Amino acid sequence: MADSAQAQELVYLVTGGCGFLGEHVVRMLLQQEPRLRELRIFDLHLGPWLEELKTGPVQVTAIQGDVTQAHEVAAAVAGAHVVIHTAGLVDVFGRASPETIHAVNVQGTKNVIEACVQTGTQFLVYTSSMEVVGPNIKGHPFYRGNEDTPYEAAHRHPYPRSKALAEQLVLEANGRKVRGGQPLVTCALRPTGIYGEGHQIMRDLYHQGLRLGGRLFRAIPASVEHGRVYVGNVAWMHVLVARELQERAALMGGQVYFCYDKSPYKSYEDFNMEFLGPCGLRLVGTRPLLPYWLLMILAVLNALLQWLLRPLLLYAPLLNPYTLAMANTTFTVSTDKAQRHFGYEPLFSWEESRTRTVRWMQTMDSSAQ
Ligand SMILES: NC(=O)C1=CN([C@@H]2O[C@H](COP(=O)(O)OP(=O)(O)OC[C@H]3O[C@@H](n4cnc5c(N)ncnc54)[C@H](O)[C@@H]3O)[C@@H](O)[C@H]2O)C=CC1
Ligand SMILES: C[C@H](CCCC(C)(C)O)[C@H]1CC[C@H]2[C@@H]3[C@H](O)CC4=CC(=O)CC[C@]4(C)[C@H]3CC[C@]12C
Repeated sequence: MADSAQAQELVYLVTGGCGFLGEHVVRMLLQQEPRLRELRIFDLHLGPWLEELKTGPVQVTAIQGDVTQAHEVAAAVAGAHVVIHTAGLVDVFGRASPETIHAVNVQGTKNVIEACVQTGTQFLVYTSSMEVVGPNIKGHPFYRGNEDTPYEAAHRHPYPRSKALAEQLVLEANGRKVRGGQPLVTCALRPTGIYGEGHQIMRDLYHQGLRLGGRLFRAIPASVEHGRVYVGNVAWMHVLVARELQERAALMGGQVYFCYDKSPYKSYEDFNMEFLGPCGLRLVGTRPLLPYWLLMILAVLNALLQWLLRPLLLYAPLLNPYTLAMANTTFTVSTDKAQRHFGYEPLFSWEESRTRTVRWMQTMDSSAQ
């Protein structure tokens, strides 16, 4: 909890503070930001766990609201020193319409920027995504790339398109004068695929494995590498950026940083097995059981079924042409930009990140029985 020796003067707002990443950011701020006076948590859906935070030394204010509603955002932002904007619609499965994804991710971000300008909030940290860069649907590998690596980013899918547009808005807003005359200082963080306690896809894969008799079947070649990042380290980087942005505005303002740590590069499926394995699941096959062309046909069939069934029900399986292309394309990041600019080092080692994630999965396992 906050160190009472330092003056508690700052007001932070975390949008999407009840999501997978948002909850970790909120808890990390309470542990690592001794200057916090008030922490505002803004989300469409507030979690019951917020109640336990309200008894600590920092004032925790839960605000149920919608980022697409400019007046709700402005009311939440007014008086905040720093905004960490993690709220977003993460959907690569066709659950939401492209219009809704755009409204939440792009218009929502516009509303956050305008609220900062109108109310005089000077520091804005935006949770972007690696998807702003790639993988692209042509399957070009991004191998150990950094923030300056050239890559053909062609966004056809609504989610990466919306994240790219929103990131651009945030970066362009750097330097705008906010109420009172100070310049707005903005920065965007691009996590790769996040894992850790609360990860919904990991939960779904675990249940899928249980239904299949403790097995999952390899679909993607083990040679296709993904860089993943532990949620605690992503949260830590947000907290550090928010703090250092206030000290190093000239260097960090308008910059993007990949969110990285020392998690090993592995295929999507092999990486997941680091957690699913200790929970008793097995990945069958050293090579994909089905050829890629057959998987693509199944993915296209899923997309067709989704479209046909839409008037009746929501059919949104993990496999569709876009997720198959993602899973089947190497995307690994290797950079030290955050280390150079603001001294970032992962707070959790790979071993600790794995242990924490496995422990969370095992708790879920015993509570399901
Ligand atoms: N999960 C991942 O692997 C990655 C996520 N990201 C980004 O990180 C951010 C957080 O993602 P997750 O925690 O994974 O997603 P999540 O879905 O768990 O959290 C998003 C939160 O935003 C809230 N939200 C959604 N629409 C809203 C609205 N209209 N108004 C207010 N709140 C709203 C949701 O209720 C939820 O609590 C997103 O911006 C996402 O694009 C970036 C890279 C990887
Ligand atoms: C669900 C995909 C794996 C499907 C395996 C298959 C085809 C055998 O069924 C996931 C593969 C890659 C994931 C994405 C990636 O980690 C990057 C992301 C960044 C974000 O900003 C949001 C999440 C995601 C799009 C992530 C989503 C799941 C995958 C597509």
